[in-house]
Amino acid sequence: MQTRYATNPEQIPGFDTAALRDRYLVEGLFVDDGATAVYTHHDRVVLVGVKPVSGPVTLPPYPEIRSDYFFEHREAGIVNVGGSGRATIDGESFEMATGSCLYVGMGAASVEFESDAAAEPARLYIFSAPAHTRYPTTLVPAGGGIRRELGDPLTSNRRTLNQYIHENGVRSCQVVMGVTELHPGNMWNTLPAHTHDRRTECYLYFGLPDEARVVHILGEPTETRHLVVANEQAIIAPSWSVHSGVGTASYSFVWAMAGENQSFDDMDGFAISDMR
Ligand SMILES: O=C(O)C(=O)C[C@H](O)C(=O)CO
Ligand SMILES: [Zn+2]
Repeated sequence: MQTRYATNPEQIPGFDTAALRDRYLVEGLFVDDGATAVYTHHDRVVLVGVKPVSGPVTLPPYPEIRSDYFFEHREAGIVNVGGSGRATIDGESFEMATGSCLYVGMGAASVEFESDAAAEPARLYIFSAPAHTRYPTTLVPAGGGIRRELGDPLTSNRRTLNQYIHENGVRSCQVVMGVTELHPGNMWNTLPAHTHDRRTECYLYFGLPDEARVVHILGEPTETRHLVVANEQAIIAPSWSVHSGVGTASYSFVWAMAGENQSFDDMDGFAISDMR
């Protein structure tokens, strides 16, 4: 597991492109038959990418979280951005079709993932945060949560936002998770851009053609920087950072948050004309 310590907005002007990428961009999450993990000290979120190809992959008890098993004092939301597969949690099997979201509650001792077909492997994106109690492990089919239609094709940001794990749906201690799909020909996500000083948020971009990129905006609204992001790479947005972007093709992204509260609409928006 890679560890990344928390950063401060005052550091941003001193970071060059490589330093920004080292701190906020997560690359190489999906390795054949691997479980690749990054621990950020921002709200103690752990991101894991699992790609079972030749057989099942078990989620290991990483030493950095000092527990006998991964979910001893954690919970997670998991979205499958690859081919169909399944998660087996303490012997119970959950079929994970492409785009489905599984909430795994604290206490799950044995967690294993498998693909239906090696030729089209599942790619399980896991967003985990510390938990204080156990909520039931629950599967949500793709498109099965609350749907919000946002944006306008005239401003190239028409998108469908699906809320899967949230305070009025599948319950959790901290994790709030969903998937936003840009409609064909729409390139901008999350306008107006916002911060939520009470939560860290991570985006995993997916469904982006190999040769396309998302230019992702981060930093305080009046001191922004950008990162050029490829398919199936993730961004860590600390509580003080905006998170918005424009693609050279349309795409989807898994968004997930943890921190002080779970109120989706607790966000401070910024008009693009006020951003720098
Ligand atoms: O399309 C959007 O707008 C989003 O997906 C916004 C994210 O859900 C988000 O940043 C929530 O805080
Ligand atoms: Zn946000």
